[in-house]
Amino acid sequence: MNPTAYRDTAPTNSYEFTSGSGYVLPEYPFVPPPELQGSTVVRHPIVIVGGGITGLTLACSLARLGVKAVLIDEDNTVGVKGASSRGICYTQKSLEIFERLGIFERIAAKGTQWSVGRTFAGEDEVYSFDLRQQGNFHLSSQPPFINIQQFYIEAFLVDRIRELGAVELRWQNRLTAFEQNAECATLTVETPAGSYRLEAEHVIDATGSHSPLRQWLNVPFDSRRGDDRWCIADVRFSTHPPVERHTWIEAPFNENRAVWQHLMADDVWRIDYQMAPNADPEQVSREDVVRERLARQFGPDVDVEIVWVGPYAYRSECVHALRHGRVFLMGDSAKVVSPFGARGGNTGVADADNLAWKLAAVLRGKADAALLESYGDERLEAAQQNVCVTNRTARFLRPADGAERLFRQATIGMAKQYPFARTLINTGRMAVANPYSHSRACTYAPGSAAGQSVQNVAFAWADGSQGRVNDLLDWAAGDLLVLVFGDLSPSALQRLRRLCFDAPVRSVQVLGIDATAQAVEHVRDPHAHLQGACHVFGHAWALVRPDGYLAASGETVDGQLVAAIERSLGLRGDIE
Ligand SMILES: O=C(O)CCc1cccc(O)c1
Repeated sequence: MNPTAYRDTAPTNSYEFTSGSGYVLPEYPFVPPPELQGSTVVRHPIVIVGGGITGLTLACSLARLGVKAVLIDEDNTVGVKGASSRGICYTQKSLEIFERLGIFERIAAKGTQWSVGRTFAGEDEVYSFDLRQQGNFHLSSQPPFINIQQFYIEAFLVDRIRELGAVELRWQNRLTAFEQNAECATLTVETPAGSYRLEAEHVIDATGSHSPLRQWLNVPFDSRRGDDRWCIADVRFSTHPPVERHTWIEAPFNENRAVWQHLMADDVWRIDYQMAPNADPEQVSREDVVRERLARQFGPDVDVEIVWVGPYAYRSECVHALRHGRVFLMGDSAKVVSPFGARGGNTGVADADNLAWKLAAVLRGKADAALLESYGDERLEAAQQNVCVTNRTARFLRPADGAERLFRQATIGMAKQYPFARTLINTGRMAVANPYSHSRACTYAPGSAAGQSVQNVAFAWADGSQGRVNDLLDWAAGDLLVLVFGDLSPSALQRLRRLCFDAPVRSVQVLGIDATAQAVEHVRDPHAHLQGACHVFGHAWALVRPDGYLAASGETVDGQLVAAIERSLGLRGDIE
């Protein structure tokens, strides 16, 4: 163990060193890129830099839409060699995205589903939730959460990209220099077989929290760092704690500091222990110290195998803009958050899903290049929300002396007795699909839920078999989807046909169980789940985007629908 390395990396989310047997990661071969053979510099429509969960999700989304791209990654594996898994909890929205990409079944087979969370202060349970009993979580085909080590998802994405084609994955290709002008971006890349240059129309920075692109481009950002220190123990037990998210604000077995406990794949438990401020990383991660802590928590006879153990610290960061010329920042390149609430990796997945369909539509000539600006409107808002929410949690877990600490003590005291105080207990607000409240690509008419996510709920196809929102998005193949609920007049039907002919739009009539269909393409919504997912009531239309977000909704098939479609394709800049 090297404490200097820790000090260098302490204010990051990185889990930098390890004891225990660690994780075995897949390795991918280095294939000399064609550019090394010839002297001509090839121009690619999209170059993705970074093969973490965000870059690979984007690559897979593009591959699914048949859009050519090159992804370069400096390593020859997924995950981070010698480190723990970073992300561990995947939200329903991320799982819905992974279902569209064709890897959900693999994730579900490997990972662990959970929906119950409990928070303790000392011996008392002071807060709990069951997501299956909350809101509409139970209506999606995907569960509220699956826990799985991040590198498994990354490896499934690599396999899927290889199945789909279109995107070239270049391992051991490290970006060493970058420049851009009005014509294109030029990237210099180092490989074990030498250096080469390639040109790109669009560059995606998915390199993470140490982004070199961000430094070269001098990207302004806000940053906060504290003295809170944690130690991760990824362990395997012979006896099992309950498969629930357990958090302690004050754990008697951890000197009244916080503890986190989650089950992941392979029967491995992630247990995070809050340490004394500025604790010595070497001491807190020593195997005997970790074992002693585990024995205090689970009893002296606990039989555990240590898979990985290491200290970490975190900072929060958020850039001011997601686009810098031809470069789009995604995932941890755009913002860095503490892990509480699982808002890091899940945001990166949503960033990728947001940008993929827009790039595809622009490159296929189906949308105006201005649509790409809406990526910043939407995903910067999401990044800022996530930074704000996680900072609040971080302050609850490590309050400043004075009013903050007093507030926390009062909250804990009251929560033990009074239910109303329990919602003030903040050990992480679990990640959700962030809503977009001021995007130039959404139409915010009164009463419309534009900018909200549409859940992957079930409906019945015309033949009675069951379908899902993701099936409709698949069928739309990257085009916009207009769902029209209820009867259609002959003139409305005519207008819809015309729209589908003239614009990258597919439309479906959605009917109750017995109603007569006017459109050939129709489905049935016997329990009004589809209607609920689109946030509309009665006779209405809903304009759903390829990323499963509602772009607009309205009542009659008229000029407003046409205008909303234009706005969703970047053809109108004004925000309504
Ligand atoms: O349960 C959560 O809040 C997200 C998962 C998490 C939280 C804190 C540390 C960590 O390693 C995972």
